[in-house]
Amino acid sequence: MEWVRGEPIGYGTFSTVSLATVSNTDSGEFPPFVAVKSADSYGAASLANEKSVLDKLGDDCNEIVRCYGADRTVENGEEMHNLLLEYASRGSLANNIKKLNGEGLPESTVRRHTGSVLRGLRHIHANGFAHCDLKLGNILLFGDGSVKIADFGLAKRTGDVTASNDDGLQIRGTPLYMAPESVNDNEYGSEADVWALGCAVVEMFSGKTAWSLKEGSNFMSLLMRIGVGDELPMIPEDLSEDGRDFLSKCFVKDPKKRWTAEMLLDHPFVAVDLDHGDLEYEEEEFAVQFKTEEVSTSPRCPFEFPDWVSVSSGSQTQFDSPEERVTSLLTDLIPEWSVTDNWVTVR
Ligand SMILES: Nc1ncnc2c1ncn2[C@@H]1O[C@H](COP(=O)(O)OP(=O)(O)OP(=O)(O)O)[C@@H](O)[C@H]1O
Repeated sequence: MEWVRGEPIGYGTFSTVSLATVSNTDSGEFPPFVAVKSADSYGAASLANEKSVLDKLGDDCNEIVRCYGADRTVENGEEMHNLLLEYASRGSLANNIKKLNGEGLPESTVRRHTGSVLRGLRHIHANGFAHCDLKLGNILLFGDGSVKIADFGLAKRTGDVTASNDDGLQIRGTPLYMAPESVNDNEYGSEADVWALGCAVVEMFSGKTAWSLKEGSNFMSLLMRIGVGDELPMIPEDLSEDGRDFLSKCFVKDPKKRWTAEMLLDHPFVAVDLDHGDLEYEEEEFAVQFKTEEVSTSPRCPFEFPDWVSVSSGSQTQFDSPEERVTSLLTDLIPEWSVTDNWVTVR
């Protein structure tokens, strides 16, 4: 594909995403615009993983963003690795919800988006992968109001072990969306994606994160709440009974008892046929046109908790309980937020 880079439209941990125009569209194989996700050598592995997973998932699921290929360019003397992706003209759901100033989306829109994400997840899981970073920033909104799952940089084969429990806490993705088994046992399987979907549904509907962050709370206290005890993420009271029941199936602490994406697709919250007239009305209400000059950035404030690819404490200690394990991570030392060979964090 021949393409020309245009304006940046988003920034991630390792990459910049730009709008690009495609010059060879005559064959009809490529659309006139694509999103080009670019990284230097530091982010190349994440891009390569994303391409490999997207290639294996194929093009036959409408709820997963399409990949048109990859290439390399030299820009300002630096080699850039590029991934050519289907362009979502209305950006991520995170950007769109932010513009609603603390309000959420109408429930019927949330139901429709949830059904789409579930179909995407079913396809990912049926092909033996877990996304591992599902969040509103990675659900993209298209001009026709449809949504697709994007950002497979952290996706992995479900059987693959990411780290043993003895390796300390490993964080993939966003702590606010982390499942209890990921906090307690470093488990990142398809079940963890379903937990994250529940967090995304709460945020779509309420405009607020599923875990309320109390004053003075910090990253470790959030992990304690997720991993230890019976507390669950917030289930909005003004959500319908079907919606609350749906969330109660996502927020099951034991991953073996949590519903799968396949099971959730039959839940009345998403299985009902929505009245098309209502949808058109809501789409008009919610037509926040994506503007390329409004470049999205990943969160930088501590309470928005940036994404980590992997944080390993390096501890070899065995713990008897999750509580003991998470408590052991508390420290008075000031962390050195720098990048070394083994630590890949920080924005
Ligand atoms: N295909 C696309 N079409 C339109 N906008 C996109 C597309 N892909 C990404 N973006 C925008 O760029 C942002 C960053 O992209 P993405 O999340 O894929 O990068 P990343 O480096 O993997 O980020 P993260 O820090 O979330 O891991 C997204 O939140 C979104 O706003």
